Amino acid sequence: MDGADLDTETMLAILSSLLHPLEFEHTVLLDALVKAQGDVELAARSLRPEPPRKKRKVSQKAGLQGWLKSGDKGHDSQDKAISSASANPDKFTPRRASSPAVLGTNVPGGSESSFSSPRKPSSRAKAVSNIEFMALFRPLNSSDSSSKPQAPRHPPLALVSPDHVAQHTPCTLHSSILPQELACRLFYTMLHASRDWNRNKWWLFDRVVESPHRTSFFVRRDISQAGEGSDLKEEAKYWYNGRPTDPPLTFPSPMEEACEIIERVVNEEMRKRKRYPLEWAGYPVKDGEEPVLWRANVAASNCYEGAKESVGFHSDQLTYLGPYPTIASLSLGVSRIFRLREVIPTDEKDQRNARTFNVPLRHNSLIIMHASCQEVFKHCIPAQNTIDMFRPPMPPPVDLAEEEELAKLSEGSNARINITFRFYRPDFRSQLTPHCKCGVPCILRPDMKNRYEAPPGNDLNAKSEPWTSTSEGEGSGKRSLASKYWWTCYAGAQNDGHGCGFWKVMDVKAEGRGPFVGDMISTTSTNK
Ligand SMILES: O=C(O)CCC(=O)C(=O)O
Ligand SMILES: [Fe+2]
Repeated sequence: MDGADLDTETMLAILSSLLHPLEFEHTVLLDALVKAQGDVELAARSLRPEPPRKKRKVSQKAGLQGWLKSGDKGHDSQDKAISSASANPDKFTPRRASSPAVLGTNVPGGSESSFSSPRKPSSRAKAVSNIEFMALFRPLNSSDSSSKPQAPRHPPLALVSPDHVAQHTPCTLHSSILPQELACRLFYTMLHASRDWNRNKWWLFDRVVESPHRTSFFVRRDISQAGEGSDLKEEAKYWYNGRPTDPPLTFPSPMEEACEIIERVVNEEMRKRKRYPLEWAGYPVKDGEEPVLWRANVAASNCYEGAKESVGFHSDQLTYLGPYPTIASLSLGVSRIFRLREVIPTDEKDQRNARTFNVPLRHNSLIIMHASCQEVFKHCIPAQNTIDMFRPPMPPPVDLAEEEELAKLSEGSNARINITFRFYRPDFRSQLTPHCKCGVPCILRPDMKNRYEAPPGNDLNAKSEPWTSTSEGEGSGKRSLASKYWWTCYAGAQNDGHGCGFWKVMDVKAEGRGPFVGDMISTTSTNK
């Protein structure tokens, strides 16, 4: 679900605060957000002028000619006027610019006139050091050696094998998860059903925007273990994008078959991993039984038709999943790129940059987003220029054999079906969600920009996960991982973009939630 992208109020507030003290027109902020596909940080970067460069002995901007003239008095003022070498006409000019001149724009306090004022060419020859000479050939916006060291940047990395995925991300990739026949039957079933799925719509500032893919939501029929005997479908009034959803559909039978297989794999993987204190502690088990750590009781499904359908960078809303959820994501049909990128905490930004990871998700692959993925990473399915058509290796099942549009798929399909199996926690069911002043249930979000030291003795963090200890600059390194979460108003998504701005920090004890893995700390911390 692209929940984290949808909260206009929060995005606007975060973007403005990232840009402080610069101020921008509303429409400028909106355009930047849209261009950045809802990635607030990227939007902020696109709006922020380049930092001012230190004055150099040799003015690069003036180039060779300027250097030849540099014996002139008054050269200093010219340097000032062109101190930012980052001429970028695409950048927006802030209304109150406390900062850097951008070449070619009228900068308050800048001296464009002194820049453009004619100078008498100097004919004097001048001795120049090697350093000065080389500086003339540096790219215009490269930093000089005396400026603050920049955190290294990393080019995007394609992760094609399960080992690589596990090494760099809190995910595991399972390349061929279902029997071929079942994968194919499920693809046909879902593609057929997807004709009735909808594009999500929500308010982004003053516009209604529509998700660039179709989506649907399902509840599992046999959920007796998931809600103390309650009927999740009857009981749950789910809210999405600030409005109640249609009554959810139940899993079609091939989805149920797939879910049983996927559940086993997810539980096996979870048993191998470190657990976080705020993860759900599971249902009680009898002696000798394997604990069931995760039960898929709902599924959200997406259909992307063609290379251009996509979902923007987001982390999934935690409203019903609770903290540190595990989400199992099945891909059927056309292979698409799944992109992951860590959100670097504000206080680490000077030391390291995030890396973008591209994971091709082929037909019948499962990627499990393990605990901490939603707290630490954002993910997306980017639009692509090209895709390879998918030819189902089998004909449609008998119950769909008459469907002409499915029969035609033997020539190739451009569609990808994604099913994310999720566990809606009983202690986060919708009746327990705090409401904002608009009377609408809040959504739950992690504070991705800050990570806190885990309390002593409660340190069941992911230090030993392989992805946290990879090379410098990737993963969150040696830091303890603990997140804070807040409940926020989400009514704005359906109310002309206007919510009440309500937010409060989640307090699991006061809210009576649990049981949590952390409650069992005394018994589990011994197997660290
Ligand atoms: O299509 C995918 O693989 C990702 C979908 C997704 O991120 C979501 O539904 O939240
Ligand atoms: Fe997602």
